Order: sequence, then C-alpha cells, then structure tokens
Amino acid sequence: MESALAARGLVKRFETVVAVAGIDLDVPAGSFYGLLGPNGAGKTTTLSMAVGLLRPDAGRVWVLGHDVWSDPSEAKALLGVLPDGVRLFDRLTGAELLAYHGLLRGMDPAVIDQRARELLDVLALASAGRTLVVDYSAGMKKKIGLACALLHAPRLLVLDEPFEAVDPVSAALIRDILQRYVAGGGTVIFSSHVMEVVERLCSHVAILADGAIKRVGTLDEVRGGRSLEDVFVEVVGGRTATGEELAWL
Ligand SMILES: Nc1ncnc2c1ncn2[C@@H]1O[C@H](COP(=O)(O)OP(=O)(O)OP(=O)(O)O)[C@@H](O)[C@H]1O
Repeated sequence: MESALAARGLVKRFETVVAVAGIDLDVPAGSFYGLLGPNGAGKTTTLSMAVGLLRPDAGRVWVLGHDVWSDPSEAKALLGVLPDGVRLFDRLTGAELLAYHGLLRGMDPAVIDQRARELLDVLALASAGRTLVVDYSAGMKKKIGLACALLHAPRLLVLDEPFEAVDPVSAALIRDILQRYVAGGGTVIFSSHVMEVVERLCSHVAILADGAIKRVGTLDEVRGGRSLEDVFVEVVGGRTATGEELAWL
C-alpha cells in the first residue's frame, strides 16, 4: 500500500533533551492514523518535522512520495496542517485568516470566498467571522485552524490535538468531517491523548513514549483484544504516585 506519509530515522534534540530518538513512520494512504503518547513523548516534535515546520537533526520525510525538505512546494501542496498551539496570524478575523491562507496557496479568490463561507458555517464560526482570532476561545482557535488546514482540499491532513479544548458538539462535527474526508480517499494523521476518540476513529495507531515508537499497527493489532487504554498504560509505564502524597491538600 502506498504511504501518504513516510518517515525514516527522524531525530530531534533540544540541547540535552532527545525529543525524538529515531522514528520511522508509515501512514498508509486512506488510513485514519492516531499518534498516541503521554505528555512530552515527542508527538508535536515528530509531527512538526513531518510537515516541514521543524528541521530534523537526522532523518527524512516523504509526503505521497515527495521529500518534505528537498521538494517542499510539491509536498506542502498536498498537505493540510493543524499545528500545535497558536501558530496563527491572530490579528486577522476568521474570514481574513482563511482568505490569507487561500491566497498563500495560490487559490482563486472566488473559490476561497465560497469555501471560507462554507467552512465558517459548518464549523459554527460564521457569527465570529468578524471577530479577531486573538479574541477567539481555545476551541474556536482549534476550529479556525482546522478550517485553514482543509481550505485547499489537501490529500493528507496532519493534525496536532484536533479535539483538544473543543466542545462535544464541535468534536462530533469534526469527527464527521474527518470521517467523510477519509471515506473520500483522504488520509488523516492526528495526535491525541483521548483513547475513546482514537478507538472510535482510527484504523491505525502508533504509541510513542520517550521519543520512540513503542507499539504500531492497525488498531486491532495494537489492542490485541484489550482496551487501548490498558495497552497504553502498560506501554508507557503505569502511575507511581497515588495522590495520597498531597496530604496537605
Ligand atoms: N522548542 C523546544 N525547546 C526545548 N525542548 C523542547 C522544545 N520542544 C519540545 N521540547 C521537549 O521535547 C520533548 C517532546 O516534546 P513534545 O512537545 O514533542 O511532546 P508531546 O508528545 O507533543 O507532548 P504533549 O502531549 O504534552 O503535547 C519534551 O521533553 C519537551 O520538553
């Protein structure tokens, strides 16, 4: 099966911290791929390198066969990215931000306008179309970021924590949009801490800890007849504190 995203030997160090310690990834085209891991496991660092936002110390990445670092314009044209945190131009309104993204992508202004209106409507952001993104709530920022990622109808979506801070109604909506996108031939890779979301959506899963992939495969292969949460806790190491330590609380 063709890989929508392939990575070989990705390494990233931040001074003494080895954030990503040699990761290989193969995200099959048409898959819904979940990247799981505890806080600090290296998910954001891996995804940032995979989409060309952060230069790896070592390793290579291909998007549908195009090298992200030596052939960035081809690779990035095929990619839609929801980055971590607030890497948005937040002094624009939602509508302006979408227009800006579309123009950067070289899209026809009439197409941008129509798609932007539809995206704002579907994501229940239409009434916030004139509000500056800096004044959006955390969930609204997530949704406008997702709208920017979808605008040019990419073949591969790379989403860092797309469900974080999003209300249940919006989360269900985003799930529907992404499921339709995959059913239509797209590929999604996203990071998450939420096991239920990953179990409900994903065809493939990788569990990351300490900058390395500990388990990878189809959802059923990784679960091996157990719950994903049980496997996750076993793989990343269970809790050592009980909560009783904070006796003063
Ligand atoms: N810019 C940076 N400078 C220094 N250290 C960093 C930087 N970015 C990440 N790290 C470190 O790299 C490691 C991996 O971080 P990363 O953000 O990739 O984890 P994550 O799995 O996305 O975590 P979370 O689930 O909490 O978002 C952590 O130890 C983090 O402190």
